Amino acid sequence: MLEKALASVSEMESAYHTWRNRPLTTRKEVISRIREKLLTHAEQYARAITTDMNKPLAQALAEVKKCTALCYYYLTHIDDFLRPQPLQSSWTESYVRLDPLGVLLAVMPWNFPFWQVFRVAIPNLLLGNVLVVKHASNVPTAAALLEEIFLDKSLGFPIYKNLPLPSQHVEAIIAHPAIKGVTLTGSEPAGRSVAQCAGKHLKKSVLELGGSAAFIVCEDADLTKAVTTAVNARMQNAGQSCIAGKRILVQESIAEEFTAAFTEKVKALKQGDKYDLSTEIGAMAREDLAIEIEEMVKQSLAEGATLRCGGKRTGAFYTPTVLTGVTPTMRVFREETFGPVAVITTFRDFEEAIALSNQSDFGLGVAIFSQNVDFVKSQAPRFDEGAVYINEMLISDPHLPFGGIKNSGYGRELSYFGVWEFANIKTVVVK
Ligand SMILES: O=CCCCC(=O)O
Repeated sequence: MLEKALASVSEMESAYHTWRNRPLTTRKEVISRIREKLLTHAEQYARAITTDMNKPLAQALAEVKKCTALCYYYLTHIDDFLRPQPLQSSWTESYVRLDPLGVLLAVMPWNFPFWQVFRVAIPNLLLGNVLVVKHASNVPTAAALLEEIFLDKSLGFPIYKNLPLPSQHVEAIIAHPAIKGVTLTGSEPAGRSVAQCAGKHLKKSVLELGGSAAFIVCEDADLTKAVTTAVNARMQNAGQSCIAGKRILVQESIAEEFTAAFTEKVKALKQGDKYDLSTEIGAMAREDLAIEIEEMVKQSLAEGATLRCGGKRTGAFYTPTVLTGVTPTMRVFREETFGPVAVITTFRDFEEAIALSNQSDFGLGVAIFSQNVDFVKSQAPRFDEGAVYINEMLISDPHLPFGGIKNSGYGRELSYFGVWEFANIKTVVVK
């Protein structure tokens, strides 16, 4: 299995030398055809996601649609992003151009099996890099389909290879001389191991790891909007998202009103058949993940939290849960709750909200609801995060850089940053 994967990497090295020399117009045509496939076969691809990891079909369709939007974004911006940038210097002429690096390894997660791959693949393919992908083992159908989608018969060579490998072989792939960079979206331990290995072999790395984003609701917030958005921020994808609003911080004066309205909405979420388009929350991706969440909740209840709703598991289904009275010492506050569990903590004033928000080993982003936008903007530098969203939940958008600090990783995806991370930023000087 490993030998075959290493041979694929070598094959991709020769593909790279051809691909990088194709004009940008050709690379754009290929990406346009990939986008067309997404549009034509959206239902088939969404069903594969749903089958593999239990995401309700409506949300899987939205995921595929978001990939088409990403393709469109890069197709319309790549000429600008790759245009050489003149820089002032003492020489006759000097500029910076972006060239590709080579074959990249992408280690991808199961929670957004298409979206995570597309946001790495599209900017890098347009730049001229090619990819080998080690996808999560619980999304094999999606992983195989992705390879098919990226195979453009008119090229006569692949630009994307799926490597169905166990994690222990990742180091051998990183060590292959053709691999010039590695990107991982996944857990903190997986990130540490890949970063260590990439460092040992002097390969550039980008890491998108966990998050425990605060969702702050100030007493002057539009409460209806804050409640509706908080439900979505916490329960999307059955809570299995790095950017989910995992710690809801509510100002004391409105805490009961917020909690009552929030709990009502959480209880009303329709959980059930993943193929039913009206299902709002599905089972978790695997039963062991639901068991882990169940344990975290039990422990936090023993530590003094109060259960407002949910807290029941049947197989991989975990009922949407709300916990109040959560304090920073409790497990559900300290660790990433990767499941449909909302934890509510109160704060007295904005100073305390900042302190609580920053009291996390993660730093992916924070969402803050308040009508005093100027004040919140003035406080943005004080949040130790990769993103501050005001009156909106954390959401990835092709136009904007995405990534974290602290144990949430390093590097950025999307926007023009997604093109720069694995580019050879080449200085050209003429005298
Ligand atoms: O676990 C991280 C998922 C990011 C999801 C998104 O980009 O919306």
